[in-house]
Amino acid sequence: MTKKMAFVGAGSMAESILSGILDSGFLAKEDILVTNKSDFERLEHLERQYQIQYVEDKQETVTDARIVLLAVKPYDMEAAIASIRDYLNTDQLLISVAAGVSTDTISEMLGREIPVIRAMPNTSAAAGESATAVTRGRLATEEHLHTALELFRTIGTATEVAEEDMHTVTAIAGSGPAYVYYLVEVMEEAAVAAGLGKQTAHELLIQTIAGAGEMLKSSGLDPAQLRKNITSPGGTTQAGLEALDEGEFQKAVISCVETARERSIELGKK
Ligand SMILES: NC(=O)C1=CN([C@@H]2O[C@H](COP(=O)(O)OP(=O)(O)OC[C@H]3O[C@@H](n4cnc5c(N)ncnc54)[C@H](O)[C@@H]3O)[C@@H](O)[C@H]2O)C=CC1
Ligand SMILES: O=C(O)[C@@H]1CCC=N1
Repeated sequence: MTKKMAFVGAGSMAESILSGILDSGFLAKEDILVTNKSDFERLEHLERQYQIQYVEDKQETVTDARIVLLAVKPYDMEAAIASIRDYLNTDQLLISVAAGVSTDTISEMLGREIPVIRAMPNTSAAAGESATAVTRGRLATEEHLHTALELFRTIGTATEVAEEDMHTVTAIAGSGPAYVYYLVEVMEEAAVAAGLGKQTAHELLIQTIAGAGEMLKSSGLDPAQLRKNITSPGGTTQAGLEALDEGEFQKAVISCVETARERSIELGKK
């Protein structure tokens, strides 16, 4: 069977996934086709950057693909599906990365018996470091699940979750990198305000985040223990953490996750 993969939607998520897939060698550039609604500059950019093929014609894009990956905004899903529906066949696997939109809704939009997998990657896919969760629609078999896991494992980790958990996954892992970047932005601003050079602050923070991530991955210790190991009684970390508590850090983060989760639910209803 063909190895080809078609991307419908050529925005930042499609680019992160396809650049990760190409870096990993999972697919050759000749096996990747990309299409978009109307922003042909994006397609030209992807062609220049990754030497993949772009095709304006939807039929040509999806007909020969083994996997069709929908990477359009939730509110564009209906139109995007309508534009490819007639050219799909039941041997293909449709993967959606749209936030909020359930596999049942996608199947309804399709109105055809095509297997569907819903996935939630994040933009760290571009660096081969996405944390992706996938869930199966009612027509997707173990083999389809295996294919999706294999695909997303080329761009990081991939785990199966129950569909009802996808909203929470979206809140912590899909959106998650943005919260980490925001933290870095704010810490950098505070360091610069205290007189440290911007570049020095930037480099120290990148390594601090990467190092903390590596410790979470490899030390075998839970985050609370790792935090305690840094916090000398009466020291700087304790003082900093107390200031975070005074600023209701926990409340803000819990509200962040809950609000993002609720938004995912809302996006699925529209
Ligand atoms: N950006 C992120 O970090 C993540 C995004 N997602 C999901 O990925 C999806 C895409 O998000 P982004 O790439 O950030 O958005 P984006 O706005 O960068 O890209 C969406 C692309 O879809 C195209 N498009 C719109 N309607 C279309 C149609 N009818 N047919 C073909 N193409 C069409 C647009 O021209 C655009 O290039 C969203 O559903 C989002 O929920 C999921 C995980 C992470
Ligand atoms: O903000 C969004 O809606 C998308 C889904 C997860 C990350 N970005």
